[in-house]
Amino acid sequence: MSELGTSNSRPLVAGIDSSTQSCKVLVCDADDGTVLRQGQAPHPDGTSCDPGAWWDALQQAIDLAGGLDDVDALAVSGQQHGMVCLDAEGRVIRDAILWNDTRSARAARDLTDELGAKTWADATGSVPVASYTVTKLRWLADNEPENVARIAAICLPHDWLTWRISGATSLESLATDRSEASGTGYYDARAGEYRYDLLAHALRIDEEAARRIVLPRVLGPNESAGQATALGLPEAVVGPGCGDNAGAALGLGVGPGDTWLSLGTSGVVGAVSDGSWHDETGTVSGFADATGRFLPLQVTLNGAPILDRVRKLLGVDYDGFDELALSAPSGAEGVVLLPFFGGERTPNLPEATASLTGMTSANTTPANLARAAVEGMLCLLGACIDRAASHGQEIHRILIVGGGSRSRAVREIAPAVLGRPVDVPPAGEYVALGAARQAAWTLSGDDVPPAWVVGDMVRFDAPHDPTVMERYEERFAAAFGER
Ligand SMILES: Nc1ncnc2c1ncn2[C@@H]1O[C@H](COP(=O)(O)OP(=O)(O)O)[C@@H](O)[C@H]1O
Ligand SMILES: O=C(CO)[C@@H](O)[C@H](O)COP(=O)(O)O
Repeated sequence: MSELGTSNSRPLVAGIDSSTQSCKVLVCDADDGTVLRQGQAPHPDGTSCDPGAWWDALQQAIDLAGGLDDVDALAVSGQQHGMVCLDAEGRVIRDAILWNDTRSARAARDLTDELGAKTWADATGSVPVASYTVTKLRWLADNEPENVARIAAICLPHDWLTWRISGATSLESLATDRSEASGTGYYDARAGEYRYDLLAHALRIDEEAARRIVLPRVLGPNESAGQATALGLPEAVVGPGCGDNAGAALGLGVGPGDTWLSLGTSGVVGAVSDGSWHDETGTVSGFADATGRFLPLQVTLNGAPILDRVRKLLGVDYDGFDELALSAPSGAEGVVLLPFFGGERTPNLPEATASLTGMTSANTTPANLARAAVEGMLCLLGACIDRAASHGQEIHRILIVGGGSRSRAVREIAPAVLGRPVDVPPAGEYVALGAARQAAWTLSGDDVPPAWVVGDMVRFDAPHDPTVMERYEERFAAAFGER
């Protein structure tokens, strides 16, 4: 991928990443993925949100990207799992409850206890955790039954945005793709069908009533979801869209043996696989990807915001934070951050809180606190990488993407903590790029996505310091027990 300031006469496509913290829009050359223009606008903070805010941020991001009048196709990639419930007129019933909202932790436990972890893993690829839509629906049934009675359709953030963009009004026009459906907790990606029995169980209604609820039609990887009529682009084709992690995989063009680490609001350790995953321990989410394959993921509730929290406490900017972290010795002289500021999903500790441990009057310095934040975030993800390897996932190389990968300290410290080199692709918005690549694929109608090439990776390597992970695990076990 390269970036140019000029346009050309070749077809153009747009990729939209409607993610947790912001909406990003890229306009790209459909043939080779060259990024021509881009824009970004913030989303409101918090773990629930009026979907109208995503629409407003999309308009701002499109304006900042210089408009989309010249694009031939577009697609939306979005934060996964958020529960958007619509009434019979297509109105949003209540604020969407997002993936990072843990109010449904109890519902997740109940659903797992009621049917058993194996049943869920076999049926949907994953065992319920508070992030998944199915648990938010159970929470709704238990806390707002009056809203359950009003539900005519259930969709996810990207499905809703795609629907709005198309200008369609009938609920039957709602569309999604396998990657998103696989994160609901009521879709069997192996069979390619919704599990209305599980939806009914979560909502405490009978299966016949569940079948009357409209769920988005699951489109093929390059099947059109309509035209971008509501953006004033009645000729522009809209791709099916996908979940943000499937978007990142498509944007990066990852293949067998590649593991990628995404440091966004969430932390993600992901890979693509030809076969479906059904981990009944609940650690690996057995999602689908955006190309017809599968996407085993481990996702943490805590990602780059770990660094933000400590950086703001120290009163420094990104560069100042990196300098502090890199000036401290490996292991931060014994200071260890257990970074569960927002509870945690992997490991499944929704009620956990963060703690700084091992502080003495000698080692409590800004440099050690910054280093402990970087190391704590990397240890959380390093444990996921170790688990992926122990589940038999081949790891030939590790790529790092997402906002947190812009940190020099993260790039330089990662190999020491993880014990493996890490490859950093050119700075870019890979989720939005994946959506753009999908749009180009939809436009072409070809059997395979266009062969866009990601630019040269920069490899970071450093001597492994296993004591960092060992000490983190010791402190973790002391706080939460062995896992
Ligand atoms: N140079 C940097 N150093 C550390 N963190 C950064 C840097 N630049 C951005 N971030 C962090 O990256 C996060 C946003 O990443 P992004 O991948 O856009 O998230 P999301 O897709 O979840 O909205 C924010 O928490 C932001 O503070
Ligand atoms: O819950 C998941 C995936 O299971 C998250 O990955 C969300 O999809 C949001 O991710 P970011 O905003 O951090 O990219």
